[in-house]
Amino acid sequence: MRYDFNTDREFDIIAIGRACIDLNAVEYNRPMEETMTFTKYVGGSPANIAIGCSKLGLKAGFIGKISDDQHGRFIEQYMRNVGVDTSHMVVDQEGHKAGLAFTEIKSPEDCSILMYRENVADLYLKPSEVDEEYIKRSKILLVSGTALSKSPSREAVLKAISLAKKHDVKVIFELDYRPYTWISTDETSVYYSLVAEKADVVIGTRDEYDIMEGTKDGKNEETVRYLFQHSPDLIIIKHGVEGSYAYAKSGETFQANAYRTKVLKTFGAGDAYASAFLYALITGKDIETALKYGSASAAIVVSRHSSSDAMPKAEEIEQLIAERS
Ligand SMILES: Nc1ncnc2c1ncn2[C@@H]1O[C@H](COP(=O)(O)OP(=O)(O)O)[C@@H](O)[C@H]1O
Ligand SMILES: O=C(O)C[C@@H](O)[C@H](O)C(=O)COP(=O)(O)O
Repeated sequence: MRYDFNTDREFDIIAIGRACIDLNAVEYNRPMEETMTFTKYVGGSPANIAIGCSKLGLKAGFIGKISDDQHGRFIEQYMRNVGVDTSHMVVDQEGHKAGLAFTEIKSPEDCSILMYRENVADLYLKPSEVDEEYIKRSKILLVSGTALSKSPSREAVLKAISLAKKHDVKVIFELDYRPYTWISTDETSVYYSLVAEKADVVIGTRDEYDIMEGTKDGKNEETVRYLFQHSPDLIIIKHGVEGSYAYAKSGETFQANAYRTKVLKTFGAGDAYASAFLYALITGKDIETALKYGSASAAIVVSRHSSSDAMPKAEEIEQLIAERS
């Protein structure tokens, strides 16, 4: 089964949300207290997804606010150099800073992220900085859940979603739950439900759907039953190394296993998965194949040091799928 997009659009995907900095431990397999050096990469889930899509050959754009300093300029230049259209990245004029994510790699199974996200520029994106003419040029608007965590970014994203729906741009909602940006899980649940009900495709981990539904140990069947009463017609539920499922409103269900690999760190999997899954859908592959693309891309990225720079080319994904089939 294939998923249809508007074919007459210049952009394949425009992502909205944060573009930040990742500082990944160079000396890994130890606690951060003992880590003295870090490598700088562009980070932030929607930026990673835009970068991943661009490296796969899609035409990607980005809407977001970056700091007016060295970090903001690094982010814009890196994204532009990998082919992402940065013409709608707004430079903050109010002294807000780039978000920083220090990653701790204690072992391949035990990774965590220490985030510095006080007054970060990305959450100050205003509705007036979201351009209708830009959004209507895309097949997809990719929305990151974290961008809903505070005003005015929340309203900017809600405006972008309304514009996307007005112009038949598919809204893909990546739940991207980061607890520290929210006041409470009740607040998250309200905004996640609101946006998931309006989206065309929802992508998240089982745990993230549980936050949305205000439940624990939720069942995929119940999530799907709830969301199919609303706008979504495709729902992706990821279960980490246990693999992932796609549920289509037509009633079909698809499943993919994770690809075993030599894991360096666990983060980056979700963003790699989303970019390759969307790449496959946009290039006309069926949903089952798209799940394999997502899983293969994730396996490649967890074996590498970064989440953005590590995003693979299509040939690398195809080679891994071919080797394992
Ligand atoms: N350790 C791993 N080895 C190989 N693939 C993995 C690993 N962890 C996750 N993946 C792949 O990445 C996908 C997304 O991972 P998941 O952990 O669910 O997302 P997130 O990074 O958003 O929390 C999984 O469905 C799986 O295919
Ligand atoms: O999303 C962030 O702000 C941090 C990311 O850049 C970081 O690399 C990461 O956590 C990605 O992990 P994922 O959500 O598992 O793909």
